[in-house]
Amino acid sequence: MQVAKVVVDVPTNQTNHSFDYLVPPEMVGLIKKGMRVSVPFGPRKVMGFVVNLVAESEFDKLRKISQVMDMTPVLTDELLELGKWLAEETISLYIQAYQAMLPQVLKAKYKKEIEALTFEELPKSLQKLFDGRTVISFDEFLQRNGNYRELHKEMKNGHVQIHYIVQSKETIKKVSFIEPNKELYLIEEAIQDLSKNAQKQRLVLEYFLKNNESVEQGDLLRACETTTSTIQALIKKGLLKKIEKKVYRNPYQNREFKRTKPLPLSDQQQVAIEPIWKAIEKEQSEVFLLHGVTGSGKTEVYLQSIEKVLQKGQEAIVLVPEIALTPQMVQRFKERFGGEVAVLHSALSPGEKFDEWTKIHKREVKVVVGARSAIFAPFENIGIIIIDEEHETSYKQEEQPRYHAREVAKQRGIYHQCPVVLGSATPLLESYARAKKNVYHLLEMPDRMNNQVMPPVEIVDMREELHAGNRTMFSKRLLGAIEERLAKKEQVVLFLNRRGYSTFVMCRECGDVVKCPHCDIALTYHKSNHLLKCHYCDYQIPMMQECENCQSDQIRYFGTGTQKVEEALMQVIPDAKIVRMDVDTTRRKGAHERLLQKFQSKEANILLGTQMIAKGLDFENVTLVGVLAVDAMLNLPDFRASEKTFQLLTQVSGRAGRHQLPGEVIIQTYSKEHYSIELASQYNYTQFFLQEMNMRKNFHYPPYYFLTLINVSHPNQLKVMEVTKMISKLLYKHLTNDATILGPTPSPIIRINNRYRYQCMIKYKNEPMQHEIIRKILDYYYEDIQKNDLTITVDFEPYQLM
Ligand SMILES: Nc1ncnc2c1ncn2[C@@H]1O[C@H](COP(=O)(O)OP(=O)(O)OP(=O)(O)O)[C@@H](O)[C@H]1O
Ligand SMILES: [Zn+2]
Ligand SMILES: [Zn+2]
Repeated sequence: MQVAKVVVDVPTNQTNHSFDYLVPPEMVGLIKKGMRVSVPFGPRKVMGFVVNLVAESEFDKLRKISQVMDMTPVLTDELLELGKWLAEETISLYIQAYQAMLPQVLKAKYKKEIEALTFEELPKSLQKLFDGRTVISFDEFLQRNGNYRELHKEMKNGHVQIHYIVQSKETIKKVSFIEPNKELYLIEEAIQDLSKNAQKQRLVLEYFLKNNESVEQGDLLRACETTTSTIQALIKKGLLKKIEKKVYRNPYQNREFKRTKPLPLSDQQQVAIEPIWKAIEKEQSEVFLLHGVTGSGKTEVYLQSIEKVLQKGQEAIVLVPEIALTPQMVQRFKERFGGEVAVLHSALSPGEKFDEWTKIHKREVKVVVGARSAIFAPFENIGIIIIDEEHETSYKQEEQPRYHAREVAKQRGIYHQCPVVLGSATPLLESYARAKKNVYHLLEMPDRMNNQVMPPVEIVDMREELHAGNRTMFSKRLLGAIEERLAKKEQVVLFLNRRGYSTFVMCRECGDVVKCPHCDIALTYHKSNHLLKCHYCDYQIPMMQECENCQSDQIRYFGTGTQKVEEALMQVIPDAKIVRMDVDTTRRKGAHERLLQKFQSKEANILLGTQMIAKGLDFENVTLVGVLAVDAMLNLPDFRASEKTFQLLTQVSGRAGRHQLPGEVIIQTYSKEHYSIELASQYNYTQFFLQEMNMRKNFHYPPYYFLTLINVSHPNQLKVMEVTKMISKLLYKHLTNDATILGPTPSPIIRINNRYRYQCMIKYKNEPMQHEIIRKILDYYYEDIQKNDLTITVDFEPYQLM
């Protein structure tokens, strides 16, 4: 007897364990651990993952596996274990963890079909629906307004049967190829025999005399300038044949990649890469933090580390933030490693993603470059994992399972005994602190390539502009600088921060922002009751009429969109040829690449955009970078606001003067004195680190303390408040005295989609029982969650505090 332990696609707490199924004799040997199967579950059929195969079961009446859905396992033994770990760490369901590791198309699609077991005895209306067929889909039954009661009755009578079918959504792309069906001399003879009018047929046959191999039908039609009917005629005569071939969708087709060779490393690159090479050779699981300023040549260090790994016959995973996964970035990897590279990012269609994943699964590639989920690439012999821009928050998944790719990378690094390299010009404070404590191996690259200087940064005080009577969003200094560059036929990058919400209130006269005295977080303005609230603790005060600092009445919200900036810019600079990049202009497929191309080819002279343009771009002709409104980010209700501002300013500034032409950066702000702006303008990460660490220590934030954020939402506000209060109480009672529980407090965005949102936050140093306590709390609310539309989300080490 063979028994399969199966985790089923029924995402509930009660089903969050494996179920035993009998492997029918004909499937023994075919079914392997890590494959998807279809199994009966109650009256239905569902998809499931085989997580183990054993010889017997403690249950006696086992149901049989209905179908095998894969030819080879989609999850390796390592990934099965990893999924288990992932689910437990993030308090998610096993099925959620496994599905998060696979491309979307491998999720099951469920179909219901109705089979008629008799015709004669069916009522007329059903007969009409079946219309002579024995099987129709349930969808069709619904669409054509079938009578449900009648169907039910016939089911009971045993006249019809319902089938549940589990399908994969995967699709294989097929393309028609044409090739000769006869020896070439016979084709030659056939040409002689063709009638005079059959010019096109002659052309096609002659094509095969010249190129005796199969050719894609489309290409053939183009080459011979003919239509399918010509080919059909030749196929009919038995001269040609058509075959269907499975092909990969290629999102990068029609692009030739010139191969590049490794560059001779600079001294600082050499020093940085040696320890990584050593860890690769010795197969050591070690975490490196590569701290290198923008333009220091981190990417070349990645490339040459990967090369070492490939020489050993091993594989490499490279994570790049979604936003930086630009054609430019992909190109650098494809140029170096050619066909060995698969690319995984969200702009690909589900089919394209599946094809890229298949190349990895079949070991047709050795390097994957991708966004967060590429960390689960099903390689079995990983030699290095690289996370570029490791401080980026997009590495954290913001839905279940709420994992951080860095933690998954470390886990896989231990399994494969290979180095993990975290790279950044502005490492996350937590990472740098770990490196300082020798938990990570710190590698520093403080200089730009070829000793180019960092572009000088000038800070423009927008309060002074206001005093001087300039009420527009462009300072005189910035406007003058733009005009100057355009006159010299150079290019400008303008950055507008839009990630902020316009919920903080600032005095335009003196730049003062009201903060919570307990949390050092900007207070959030609540329009409905004119209150300013702290969303970490419970502090609140009424909205003031005038600035407490300078008594001015110029106190207002903050926030402008890119489109408004574009319009304003066109008015003041008629010469401007602007490329605007934001979520609106890049939604369409390929838009991203097209817009950048327009800027690259100098068809446009100003690139205006949001976060999207802050990373990874490398344009020779850009000599000026302008930052329009940095304050929105600085005043987010987030304890990382200063850090994020520092990171962003450093990244944006890094876009200027990367090549021959010297660059310059202008930052407009109302908070000139803020340390993160001042230190970013001096490129002083070390000082920023020290100062920010001090703040974190005083206010009990990471890396001195860990955070857990619990979010509750429900359509009824009273209900949300009551539940959140109860959760806080339970936490207070069961956690140690060293833990602090903040809240309950309304979330910064208190209502989304007619659901009220409240939260509480745990600050702690060491709470070994935390997971278990929270699990119990979730169990306690299980009924409410299942039946009463209550949602409770738990986020360990949260990055999104909205
Ligand atoms: N060893 C080298 N010899 C010559 N040129 C190099 C070398 N290493 C890197 N470069 C070039 O220097 C420039 C900056 O390098 P790269 O883009 O790798 O820096 P980076 O640290 O990744 O920058 P960022 O963090 O801004 O993305 C690139 O144009 C790159 O081709
Ligand atoms: Zn003021
Ligand atoms: Zn507070």
